[in-house]
Amino acid sequence: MRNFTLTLDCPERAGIVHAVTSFLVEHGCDIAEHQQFDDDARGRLFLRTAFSCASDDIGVDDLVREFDPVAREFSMRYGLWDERRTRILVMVSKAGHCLNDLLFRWRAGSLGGEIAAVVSNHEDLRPMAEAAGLDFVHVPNTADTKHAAEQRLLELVEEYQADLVVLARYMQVLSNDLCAKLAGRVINIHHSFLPGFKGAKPYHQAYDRGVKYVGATAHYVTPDLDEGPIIEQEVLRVDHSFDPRALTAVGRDAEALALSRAVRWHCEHRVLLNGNGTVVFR
Ligand SMILES: Nc1nc2c(c(=O)[nH]1)N[C@@H](CN(C=O)c1ccc(C(=O)N[C@@H](CCC(=O)O)C(=O)O)cc1)CN2
Repeated sequence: MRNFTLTLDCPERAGIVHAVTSFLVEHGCDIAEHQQFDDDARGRLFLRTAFSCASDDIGVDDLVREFDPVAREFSMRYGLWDERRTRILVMVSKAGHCLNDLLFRWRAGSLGGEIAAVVSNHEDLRPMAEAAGLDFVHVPNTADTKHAAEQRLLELVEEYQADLVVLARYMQVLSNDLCAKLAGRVINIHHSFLPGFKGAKPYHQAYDRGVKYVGATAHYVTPDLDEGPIIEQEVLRVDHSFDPRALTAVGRDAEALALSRAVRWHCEHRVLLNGNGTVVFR
């Protein structure tokens, strides 16, 4: 028996779910989990189905070949995955709290994917990565070396066969070209509750504004800084007694939680793009 996941979105019309479930029955498959969302405002249906096939001989390529005619008939965008776990390249700078949380969940088997290596523009987090038995690759990234650094990153994505790049407080802005080459495959944790307080120092902005909650936002990376489709957000209560240092300390918890959830949901194929937003079948 093999396990697969199908996600799709298409223009709303009658017969979509019937077509999908009939296809699965005809191929000896059994549905384990099914979720769908009708976005009436945009006239699109979003669907995720996890299913098993009794036969070990059926693979993703076979299912794609067989499902393509159905997808064309309904103008579907779809994805099909087998049990192979998503391979992750984690990028960091100096702050280690998000990496630490990802490493713990990976070792505990609750991250939903495999961390393949850690890449950084600083040496600070090499001990944490190597203590977890992972390769640590130092790629300096300054204004003069940005292009070379990004070329090296693309090589590392190939070298480690990474499906996903996670910016776990990686403090360099990715170029438009790199964002295009890795579109939909880069998740960033922004250390504020977007759309508030963009940029590199949101906690000082939060302090100056006198907020009562601080938060974090995990989103797909696009060329527009901090504007990508949001996957998950977390907020925590604060008050007037929290200075920027204290706000930063509380924020670390929100960042680690929001990022780890977003990474797990992406790895479990629970996140579908919907315009500049997402549908998340948690
Ligand atoms: N194309 C994108 N790249 C990145 C994004 C993004 O949304 N789109 N998010 C950032 C992370 N980030 C906020 O979440 C962020 C990181 C860095 C900066 C910034 O201004 N960096 C300065 C250098 C700062 C330093 O060296 O410490 C810069 O790049 O000139 C703003 C926001 C990750 N990349």
